[in-house]
Amino acid sequence: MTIAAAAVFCGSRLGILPAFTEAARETGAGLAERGIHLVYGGGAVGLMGVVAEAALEAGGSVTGIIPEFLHDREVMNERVTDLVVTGSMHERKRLMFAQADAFLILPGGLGTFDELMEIMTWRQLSLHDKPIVIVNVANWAVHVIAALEAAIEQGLADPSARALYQVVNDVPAAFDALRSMKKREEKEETHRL
Ligand SMILES: Nc1ncnc2c1ncn2[C@@H]1O[C@H](COP(=O)(O)O)[C@@H](O)[C@H]1O
Repeated sequence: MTIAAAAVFCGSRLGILPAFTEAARETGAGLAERGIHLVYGGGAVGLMGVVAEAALEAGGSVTGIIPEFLHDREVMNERVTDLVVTGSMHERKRLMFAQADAFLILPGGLGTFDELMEIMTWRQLSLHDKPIVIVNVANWAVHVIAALEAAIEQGLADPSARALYQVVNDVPAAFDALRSMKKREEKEETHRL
């Protein structure tokens, strides 16, 4: 599978650690350098704004998808290559999903948790097979991952749920993960032929 576009889910705040902002910047620039189109939530605030600005500064292309009602709250980013204004959160999520070949999850709050959970449950239901990579910068995601492990240990989720996502510690490892997934799939494809 060629990863032509990646969706980045991350916070509408910067959070307290400079490492979060640095990871957002590295992600935006890294996508642009690899010729991967960025799909994101369309705001100019928080880590989401940092990812988009870094991608644009590095010469990348960016689609921002934002519901009309968040125009002021998340400061609709008019600088992106394509700005799509939706009527609802659900429409935003559906379009972000449709336009992305992979998902990178950076530090974020409730909105980011929601996006991560939904994209994982869609994969669990075999609605897609797109890579989901949690970038666990400065261990921001340990409690989310622990919650998933607890559900498995309590028999409330199948152990196969562990294969729905991959956890890496930094942005370069996230790009390596995407590259190795692509290589693995190409190998499997060759074996099938
Ligand atoms: N319920 C939600 N579904 C999808 N996206 C949401 C939801 N609530 C908020 N969001 C968006 O997620 C990003 C990041 O939010 P954080 O809470 O800062 O992680 C933001 O664009 C929200 O609009």
